[in-house]
Amino acid sequence: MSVLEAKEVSKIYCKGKENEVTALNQVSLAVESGEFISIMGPSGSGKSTLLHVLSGLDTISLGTVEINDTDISKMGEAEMSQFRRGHIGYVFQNFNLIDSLSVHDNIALPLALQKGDKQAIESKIQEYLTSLNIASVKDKLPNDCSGGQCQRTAIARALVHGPSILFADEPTGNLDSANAHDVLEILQKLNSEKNVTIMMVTHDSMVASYSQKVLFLRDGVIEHVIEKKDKPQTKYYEEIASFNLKDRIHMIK
Ligand SMILES: Nc1ncnc2c1ncn2[C@@H]1O[C@H](COP(=O)(O)OP(=O)(O)OP(=O)(O)O)[C@@H](O)[C@H]1O
Repeated sequence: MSVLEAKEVSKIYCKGKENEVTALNQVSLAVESGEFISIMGPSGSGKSTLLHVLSGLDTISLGTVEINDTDISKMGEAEMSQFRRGHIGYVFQNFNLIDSLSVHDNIALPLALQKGDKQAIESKIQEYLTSLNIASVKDKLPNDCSGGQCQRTAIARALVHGPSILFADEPTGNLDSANAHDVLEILQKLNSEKNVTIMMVTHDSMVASYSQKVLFLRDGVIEHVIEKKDKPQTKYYEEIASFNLKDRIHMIK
């Protein structure tokens, strides 16, 4: 079952002006439930733009984007924010936590508007504090936590309301390698054990090797796809890194 379906999506910035840029050029893709997909490509290839338009953070110029069979491309701002609150989780490179709120209260934020049983809400928060291994820092402020703990808090906050898909824009970009590894293992576990559907932007082949499929963008077009299938992660990593390298060398010529 497709969670997301994009058909011939184009994004043109500054249309009609002399600085007009076609950031996405008729991109079509489908994301099935339970997939973990990475988006790679050179700087300016359209990775962030793709994540922004698929998640409804930005509008598209042409085409359609459907999430759970709902066309989000024609939605107005208010309808879109409501839809995003129910269906979409988003993790940013710089965590975007609220500094004055504890880890617990940051995770509780998306549930603040939900009516429902207080105890059920609290047990949902506890479930994420435990599964993302941040129960011991639940009362701490983000500034008193490590980068890895902050990103795990951001992931918990993005998932606690049960979205259909999690978007992650360079989620390990601000982390050292130990914390990055930790966060990637958590994303992999959420995907394999809880069937969380993930779409992640990265420029790092090692990071991409934690996903099941890599889409390579160039000049706003998907130019290549590599799938993990049953390859060992090291072999998959070599394949991603080697394509990435060839792609960069091609740019020098
Ligand atoms: N708000 C904007 N206004 C005008 N042009 C933009 C805007 N955002 C992005 N662009 C342009 O669209 C193209 C794609 O940008 P985008 O940021 O999506 O690429 P990217 O692959 O994420 O790059 P990077 O790896 O450097 O973050 C680039 O040419 C960029 O300059």
